[in-house]
Amino acid sequence: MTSTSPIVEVSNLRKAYGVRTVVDEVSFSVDEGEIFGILGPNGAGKTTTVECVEGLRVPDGGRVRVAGLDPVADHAAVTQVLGAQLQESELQAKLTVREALELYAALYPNPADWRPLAERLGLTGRLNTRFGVLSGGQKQRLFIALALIGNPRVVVLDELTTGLDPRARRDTWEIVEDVRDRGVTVLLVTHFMEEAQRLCDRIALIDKGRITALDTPQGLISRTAGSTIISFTPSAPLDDADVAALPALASVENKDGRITLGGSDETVTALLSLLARHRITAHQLRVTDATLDDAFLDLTGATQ
Ligand SMILES: Nc1ncnc2c1ncn2[C@@H]1O[C@H](COP(=O)(O)OP(=O)(O)OP(=O)(O)O)[C@@H](O)[C@H]1O
Repeated sequence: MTSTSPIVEVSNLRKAYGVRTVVDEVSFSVDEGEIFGILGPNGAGKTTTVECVEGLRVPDGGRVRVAGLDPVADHAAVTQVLGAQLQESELQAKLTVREALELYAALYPNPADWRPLAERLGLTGRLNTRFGVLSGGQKQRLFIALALIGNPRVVVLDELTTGLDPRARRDTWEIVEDVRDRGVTVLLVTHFMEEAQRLCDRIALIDKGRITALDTPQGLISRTAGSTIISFTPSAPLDDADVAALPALASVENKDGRITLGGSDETVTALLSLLARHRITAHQLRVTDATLDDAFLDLTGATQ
């Protein structure tokens, strides 16, 4: 994060399709320079929310501001400060990478020079390649380039890495971090926990149109009961009552003699002394932090 002034402000946003409210009193603000994640299960209202921020949908209630501008009333001005990732269907298969970059640069009064942008995104060797034959990862790089070509202060990336292989996904993450390091604020819609945990400074968890939690990834994880996971195979059976009495214990699982406990640092310390007292060795002892995945399931009760 490079500063703390909000560049995107959403308060009590409401949007319905027909009689169905799909975004319900959503409020959050995004500081300039941060990567802000919107995370939630399918159909939670993530895309609708960011489309209201982009001015592509008219809210039924509430207030949205981007750099102080109303995305609907001041739409032309908002497009100068906000860059949005295109959907695949919006580019013609026959267009080359160079043509797409030139075409989109022509839409802005002060576009970025597309050549260094293409270089940074690893597209220089693909300038004469037609969009239709680019790989998924190359397409995503082009979409990021097109979203950045107007020199925006905020960029909205919606499910950027869906369909990419793990290598291409990681490359894309590095590009997003590079974009942020250059001072561009990123609003990232995703349902990949690992992506949100790695990239986002803060995350709004949306479920059924409502924000259920808003915190840093670590903050969300530490709200989870059992934010420390301890697993081990004891050299001799442990007394169930001794295990149940461990402090801050949130869960116990015994699978074929391998025990997994959800707890806290306190649980680990108490377990180690319990084992020492009974001269039991913990084979293959692993202590790990819970992941955002665990927090997500705990905080939304969602099934992915
Ligand atoms: N144009 C529309 N008309 C009617 N219903 C819509 C429209 N667009 C979205 N919806 C519905 O609104 C709800 C929220 O959709 P939205 O695309 O915002 O969710 P999402 O969280 O982005 O989901 P996903 O992760 O599946 O992309 C869904 O139930 C969806 O079917």
